[in-house]
Amino acid sequence: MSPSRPRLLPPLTLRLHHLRGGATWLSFGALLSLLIIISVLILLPLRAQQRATMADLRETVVARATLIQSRLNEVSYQVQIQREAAEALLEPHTPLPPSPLSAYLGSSDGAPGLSLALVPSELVPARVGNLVLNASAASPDLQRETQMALWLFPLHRAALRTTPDLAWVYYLSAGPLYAVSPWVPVRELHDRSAGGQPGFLLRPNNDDLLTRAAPARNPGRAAFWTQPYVDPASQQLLVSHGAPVYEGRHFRGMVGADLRLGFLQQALDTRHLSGGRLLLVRSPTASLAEARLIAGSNQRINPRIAPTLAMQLGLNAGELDDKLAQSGEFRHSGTRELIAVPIPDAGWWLVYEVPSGRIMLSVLEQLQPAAMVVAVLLLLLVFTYHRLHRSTLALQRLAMRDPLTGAFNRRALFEAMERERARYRRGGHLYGLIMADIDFFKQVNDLYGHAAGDEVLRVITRVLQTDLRDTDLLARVGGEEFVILLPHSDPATALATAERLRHQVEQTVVQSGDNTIQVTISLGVTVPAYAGEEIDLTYQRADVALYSAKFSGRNCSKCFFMHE
Ligand SMILES: Nc1nc2c(ncn2[C@@H]2O[C@H](COP(=O)(O)OP(=O)(O)OP(=O)(O)O)[C@@H](O)[C@H]2O)c(=O)[nH]1
Repeated sequence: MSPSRPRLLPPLTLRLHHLRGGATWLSFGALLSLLIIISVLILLPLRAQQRATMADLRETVVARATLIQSRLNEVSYQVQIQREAAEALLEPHTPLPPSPLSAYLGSSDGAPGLSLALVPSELVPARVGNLVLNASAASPDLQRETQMALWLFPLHRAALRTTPDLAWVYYLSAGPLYAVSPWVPVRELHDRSAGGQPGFLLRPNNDDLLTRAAPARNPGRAAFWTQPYVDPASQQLLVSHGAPVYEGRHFRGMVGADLRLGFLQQALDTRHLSGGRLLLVRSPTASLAEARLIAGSNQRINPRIAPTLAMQLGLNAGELDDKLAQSGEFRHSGTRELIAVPIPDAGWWLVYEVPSGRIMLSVLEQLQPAAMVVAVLLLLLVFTYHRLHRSTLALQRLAMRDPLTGAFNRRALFEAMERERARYRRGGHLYGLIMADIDFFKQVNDLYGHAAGDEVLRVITRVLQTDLRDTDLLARVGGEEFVILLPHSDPATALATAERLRHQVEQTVVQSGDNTIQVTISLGVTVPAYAGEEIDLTYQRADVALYSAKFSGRNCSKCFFMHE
């Protein structure tokens, strides 16, 4: 530096620090883009697969409901045949030939009334059903009805053979007549606890069946399903399907069939159901809120105390009803999924319940191969990002350093000065600034060559750096010019530091090839005049102080303090 050449800082250079953090923003942007790409890569297939899984499950539930419905249809069909046959046999004004079985009607073995218990044993195969007539003397009407019932037995046999899971097929008269297949000893048809008295047939819901069939309750003569009940003879769960029988306009009774609900096990099997469970419910009003449990996967239900669906699921009845009945699907706070499929004939619903987490698990299982690809991609992206980040940091570091000496450069100095200035303005501490310039450096170059000059620059940098605190910042701002930023320093400390540095350099001997070189430095010292002073002004004051040191003969430190 020449003393006759006072300098002003190029303002553009000073503003370089505004570029600070550009690389960081770039990395952040890259990371954000990666996250968005990854989210899209993961979330889109996940959502699509989740929807597909739910659609598959719904199809499975519908298939199970159809299976149940088809078994119910078989029973309806059989009952319909019975009813048509009964009404054809009872066609008014049509004579009814006596059944061959009528020859064996008589008092049964100790039980009251008439029955078929007297059929000889060699004819037992023909004795497909039992007929209980709780009257010793029959009116012509009752005799006609009895003949009709006897003629129904072959149809009973056909129904029992073709429709598995039928427990009973019967004609239940509004009068004192009951014809039921298959044949059992007549005693078993009576309620022993009631002393085998007439009218106390074992089946508990006969009265209810007749009430449902009778015109008062069923003017449309519709076939109907009852609620499930436990058969006292077999202790199995049965459900009855009945249809009224009329002779012309005169209500006679009903035909019916009882279906064992054991067949539901197959329909309620939880395989291929993603760990969910199936509940079969019956609703008297088509409202799911009132629906009661008939059967459930892995669950034995006592129909006498069957809980409501809402209770079983621990849900609010109204909420359950509205959402599930309308859409057939229900998502409860994202914790579980419900699918309900109606089985309209019997007033049943097949309800599937599964925790949402299980669906997600099976979705992940299905997406496993794709997930592996995404995971590999993810790893690659993370790896690439890591490399990019490291390169960016390395570039950032390089961009802050002077390549020859490794000291910070002008840009790094200005950023640090801005930080110190802001800190001082916020109530922090004063900072000091020292500008140092090697004296007569041109002569070093001229005498020993440029390479030796470079070596001198490197050694002096090392010497200065060694003598500074970790928090101080040494920057090379020109050919042989250095600036030292001293955070948390008052004027006296700054001046003392400058003198110490000057002394260290003075003591230093630089060996370059065969040459032994010694240099001195001149230093200008300053501190900000006030908190918030622009760094350009502080810098310029240090420059003026340095100029003064040069002017004073070099190898000395000069201060320019305007500190309040
Ligand atoms: N070897 C070497 N020389 C440099 C480098 N940068 C600048 N110089 C030289 O440093 C010298 C600076 O000379 P001047 O500005 O006249 O200052 P001076 O000779 O040190 O004199 P005063 O500062 O007035 O004591 C010039 O000869 C530049 O060529 C560098 O990176 N390496």
